Amino acid sequence: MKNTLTVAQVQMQVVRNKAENIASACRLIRRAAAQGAELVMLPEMFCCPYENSAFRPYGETFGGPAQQALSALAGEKKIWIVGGSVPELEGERVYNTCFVYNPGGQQVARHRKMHLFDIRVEGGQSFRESDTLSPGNDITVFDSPWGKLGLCICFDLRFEELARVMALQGVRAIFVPAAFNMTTGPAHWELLFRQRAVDNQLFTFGTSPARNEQETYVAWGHSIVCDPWGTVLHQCGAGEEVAVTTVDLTRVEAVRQQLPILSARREDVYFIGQKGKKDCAI
Ligand SMILES: NC(=O)CC(=O)C(=O)O
Repeated sequence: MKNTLTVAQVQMQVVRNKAENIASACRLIRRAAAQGAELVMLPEMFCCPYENSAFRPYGETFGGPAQQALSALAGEKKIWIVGGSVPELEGERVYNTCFVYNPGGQQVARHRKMHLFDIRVEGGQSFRESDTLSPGNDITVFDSPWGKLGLCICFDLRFEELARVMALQGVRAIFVPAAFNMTTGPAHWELLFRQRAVDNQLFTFGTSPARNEQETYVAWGHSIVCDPWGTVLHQCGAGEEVAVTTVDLTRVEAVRQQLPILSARREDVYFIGQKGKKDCAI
């Protein structure tokens, strides 16, 4: 198993033209590959404005143009691509979906956002993904030369159970294409990436679109990498950037050994209901 991983996070500017977004993503992925990235990661909704009215018209069925472009580029550059997310059309439904490609250009994972982003913060951000999107129902963990890796999308990161299940399945890093906003970004973005990293003693990678003040939904930016100790190894600003970070994955096993919280959990007492009569495991 490989222990050193160089990741490039493409914090790209998303515009209103889908083909232009795909072209920008490909240009920036090429730049990342030239800088030595072994795995390149795109943001949530990298080829579509983050807007309910846009999800269906910008959507694509399985094997659509955004997916074809990423698969071809992964094969050409012999890199892994965590393809941000696209609106995926299936029948009447639209999903917020991340596809992962290996250096052979094969799709090796697909995560459909499980927790839809429905919030209404007084004096701040409101959004209702459930007006147009359907939730996925699967936890996504995939094999790689660096061991098992986990995948979730933006709002999914707020659900600690999901990250914990992935950690218990053996993942060493969780990749999160995301687009926090000007209300929740300053309050929770760094906190959540550090928190999930510390709780589960693994690496977290969050990749956002660049901020565009002209859009209806303004992304926070600040793409981030945290290590299993909760240290922020890199955090971008708000503008367009390709951030390349090399991580030592043996930190996962080292931190778990030195501060053994995962193995010290008391599963015998963590449940709701009467002792000895489990109604609901947590
Ligand atoms: N956009 C999201 O899915 C989540 C988000 O912005 C937040 O949790 O805050």
